[in-house]
Amino acid sequence: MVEQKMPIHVNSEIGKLKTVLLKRPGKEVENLTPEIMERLLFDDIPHLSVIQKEHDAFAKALQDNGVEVLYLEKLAAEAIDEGGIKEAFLEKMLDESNIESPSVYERLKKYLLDMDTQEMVDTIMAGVRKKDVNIPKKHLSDVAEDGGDPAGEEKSADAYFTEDITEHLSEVSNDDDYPFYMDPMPNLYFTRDPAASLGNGLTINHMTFAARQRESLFIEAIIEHHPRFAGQDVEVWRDRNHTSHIEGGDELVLSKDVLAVGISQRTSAQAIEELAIELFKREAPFKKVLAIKIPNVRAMMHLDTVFTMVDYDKFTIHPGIQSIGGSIDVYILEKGDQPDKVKITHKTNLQEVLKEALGVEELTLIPCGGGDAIAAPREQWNDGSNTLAIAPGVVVTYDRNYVSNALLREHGIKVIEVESSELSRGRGGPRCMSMPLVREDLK
Ligand SMILES: NC(=O)NCCC[C@H](N)C(=O)O
Repeated sequence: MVEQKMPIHVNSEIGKLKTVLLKRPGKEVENLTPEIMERLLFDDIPHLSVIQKEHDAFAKALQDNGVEVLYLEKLAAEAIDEGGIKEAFLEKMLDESNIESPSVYERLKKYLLDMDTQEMVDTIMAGVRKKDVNIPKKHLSDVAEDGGDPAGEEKSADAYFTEDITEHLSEVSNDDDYPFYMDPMPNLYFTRDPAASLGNGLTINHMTFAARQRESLFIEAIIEHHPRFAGQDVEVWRDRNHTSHIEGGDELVLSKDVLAVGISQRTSAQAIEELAIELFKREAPFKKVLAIKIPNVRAMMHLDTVFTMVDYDKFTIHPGIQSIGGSIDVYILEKGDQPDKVKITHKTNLQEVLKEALGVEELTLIPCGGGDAIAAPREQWNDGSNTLAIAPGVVVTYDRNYVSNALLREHGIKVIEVESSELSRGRGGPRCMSMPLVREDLK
């Protein structure tokens, strides 16, 4: 088989993993408070030094198995420097950071531009605290963005444009004011979601919640400006300038011909149809897209939280996605007879659809937590179904999901466990924490 030189080359979920993109959790996961963590899609606040230790061990487990590990934060800074786009990138980031006041915008821009590029990237990721930037109050929106008039007295707009306004605010300011000009991005270590490698290209995703939408700006900059990717014929199948939502946790490359995409809390049926039309129109190698409908709930936000491929003919599955009779709605999308149309076939037997799509006689669905009434939902909550295959029949999983891990081993899968006390608090597992860039083709 000819060795692939493409910077992105992913024709399966299980081919030997050669290169992967990670993000080491940084200050952003500590910039969470109980008030904001739910909006920022966390269920608890990780202990920074421990989550970093766990993440480093995850990276090492991959390296020990021959995987080249790249870091998003490093590639982003390199891309910004190589492309000479520091100011343009920052403006895009600020434009999407919900900053209403022109003076806050300008001061933030100066504050961040004065940093060297890596520090700027790390600071944007971590979030910018109001206390770290000195911004004189000139506009009504400056006042409003600092929490309005905390004294609660009604004043005309003119009253704010006085010279002693800063002094007045500092007199009445209190610790309840919203602490950030730019929100932290604690979900960045889930590199799987803002983009997804499909074949020799990728989708750069418009994500569902505001908490994550800026994340794909980093990957966009990398693809456009990092010498490893720019000018290397990387296909952008879908960019981030769409209104419909799609996230990488829903995008699975079952084979060089077949994709599976979850219709989920994060990925809409419309986005999947748009992607399928684009792939077929551009003669991408994929012939079929299986749209698999999963429940619209937080615990199962993406298809890969309930369903991952572990071998040629084996998948993990969370029994909670099947109806009582075991059925699941699957829609098979194929090229239609007009360029803007797809042919859609509805099926309900996932196992049969997968057998046909993969051309295998037998197919095993390994239930998370063994399907037990307690172990299954508990281990699914901590990503027991979210395995990262690094070769056919070899997966990385969280150590805490011992019931699922034992069952995988019983099915002949080699399981490499990583510690997960803090990593799991963000509600994602090894697949969520990794964006494969290159996998060997399957024989
Ligand atoms: N593919 C995945 O399931 N990623 C996990 C994302 C967890 C993150 N806290 C989120 O809610 O988006």
